[in-house]
Amino acid sequence: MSADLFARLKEAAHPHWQAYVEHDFVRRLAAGRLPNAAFRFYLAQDYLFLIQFARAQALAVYKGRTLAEMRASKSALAAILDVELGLHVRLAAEWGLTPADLESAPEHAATVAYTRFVLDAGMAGDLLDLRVALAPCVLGYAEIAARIALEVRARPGHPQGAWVEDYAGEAYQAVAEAARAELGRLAEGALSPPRLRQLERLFAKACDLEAGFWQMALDAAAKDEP
Ligand SMILES: Cc1ncc(C[n+]2csc(CCO)c2C)c(N)n1
Repeated sequence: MSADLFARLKEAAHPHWQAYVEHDFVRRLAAGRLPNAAFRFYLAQDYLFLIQFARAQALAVYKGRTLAEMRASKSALAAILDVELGLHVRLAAEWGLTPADLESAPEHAATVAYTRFVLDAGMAGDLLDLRVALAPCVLGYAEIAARIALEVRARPGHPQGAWVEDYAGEAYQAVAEAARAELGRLAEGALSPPRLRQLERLFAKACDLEAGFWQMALDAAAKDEP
């Protein structure tokens, strides 16, 4: 019954999910009309986000009930610390951001709100709570990128083309599929109706905070316009 918890969460939190994955930031990015300043601001905050995401994976290692769960989270932690943060620094450099810029960026309230919400959900709850709080991040980007990839590919030289391809590519789509299956496994036999309601609220809140993250970048760029 809980085999596809993700589908149930999306359905239950439908307006929250839609507001996140079809946010103006995403639409403008897809159309090649995102202001450069908005993407640059996003990249700097996303570097800080990824550091907190690594902490969330470390917490997931601790919250694992089986060695298999602990190992899966350990691999995700290693991937973010050893590979993805480095790729992010390289992408940011292409947008004119130095490692020093990334290190010194003050964490925006929207970044703090989202990342600490996820970490608290995991600390106060179990691995399922943590994975549900992370689902909009891990699965949302896969869905967004797959949806906008065609539009982006139709514009050669699209400014965020490489960024979209990273998430739309086979490798990341497979990671997302595995995360979706893992959600289903964790939920197996664990879903009383009140527990499901609780997870739906958690998921909806994480969607709102993801949408807030996009909005933060649009607002920051609008503020800088002459
Ligand atoms: C605000 C924000 N939300 C989600 C992602 C996407 N993301 C971050 S870590 C990760 C899993 C493995 O890479 C994914 C998909 C992001 N970059 N920034």
